[in-house]
Amino acid sequence: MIEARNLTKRYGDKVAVDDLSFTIPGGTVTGFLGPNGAGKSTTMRMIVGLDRPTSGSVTVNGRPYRHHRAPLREVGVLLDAKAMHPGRTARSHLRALAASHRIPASRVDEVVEMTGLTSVAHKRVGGFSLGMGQRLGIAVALLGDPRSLILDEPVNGLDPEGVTWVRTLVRQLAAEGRTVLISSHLMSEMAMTADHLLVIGRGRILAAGPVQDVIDAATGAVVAVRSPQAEELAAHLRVDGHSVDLAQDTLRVRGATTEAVGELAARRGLVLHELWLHRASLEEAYLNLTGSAVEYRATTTETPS
Ligand SMILES: Nc1ncnc2c1ncn2[C@@H]1O[C@H](COP(=O)(O)OP(=O)(O)OP(=O)(O)O)[C@@H](O)[C@H]1O
Repeated sequence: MIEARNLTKRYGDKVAVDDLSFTIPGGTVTGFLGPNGAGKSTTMRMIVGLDRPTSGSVTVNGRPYRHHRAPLREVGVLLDAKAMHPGRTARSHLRALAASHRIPASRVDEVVEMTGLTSVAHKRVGGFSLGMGQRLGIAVALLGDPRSLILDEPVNGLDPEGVTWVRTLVRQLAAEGRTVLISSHLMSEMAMTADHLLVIGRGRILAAGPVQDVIDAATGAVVAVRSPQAEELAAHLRVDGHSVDLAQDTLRVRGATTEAVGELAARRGLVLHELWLHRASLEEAYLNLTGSAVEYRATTTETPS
């Protein structure tokens, strides 16, 4: 379990992380989302003691990271997959780390196999592709067989097979009762991987909770109806106080249930061809949540003709 209480980090005038309080429970994959510069990496760095909070605190399995006797066994971290000695081979990098943490060499072979690096383990890290580097970073995170894992954009640079592999791996680690905090900008992937979400913007929490709850709260339920009498149905729904958008024969009704819309149509003798609850995607919910918290936004310039 990871617990933050009023966690704050300032760099000069810049408040990178602003009074965050959250609990990341064991046995779940928690997706950590937010626009560029929102404070995700800074939060992760504070969790593992690489940055000191300006105020507030964060604990892993009940203690600050630096108070753990064998931190690698408590928390596995992937923060910057490039931060490795380029002249070393993957295996020697892992062996050196294992030796300095009294982890048996047999564990190196296990994580090499788990991460699909067997055929390149004897190669120099400097020649690794982005994807291989990510796999090695994940191997490092798994080395101590830790109870918690913190993975900053682990699928960055991975091919589709690699992305699926990370998803399966983190789901399995959570099923074993471990705590997994994982950041990504790939919303569709996060929707498939995470149980819970923690969404931040400008260092503050924008939403937290089970994935579907976060989506529903950010977008509101929308009932969609297709009817040859769409205009008439829209008029009745509006009289009942619903907000309705009409496009051709399809209505989108906010804040209603499928039952209420179907029953109203039946009372008025209106024909329905389709009636369904439209569930927004995580991407839609994310854009709604973070719309005003985006720090770095591109301005589209017109191409001169
Ligand atoms: N060492 C530092 N010195 C000064 N400012 C910093 C430092 N590290 C981070 N920041 C600032 O703190 C804010 C949060 O940065 P952080 O890297 O935590 O965001 P992030 O959510 O991880 O972004 P991204 O999605 O781009 O990785 C940014 O505005 C960043 O410029």
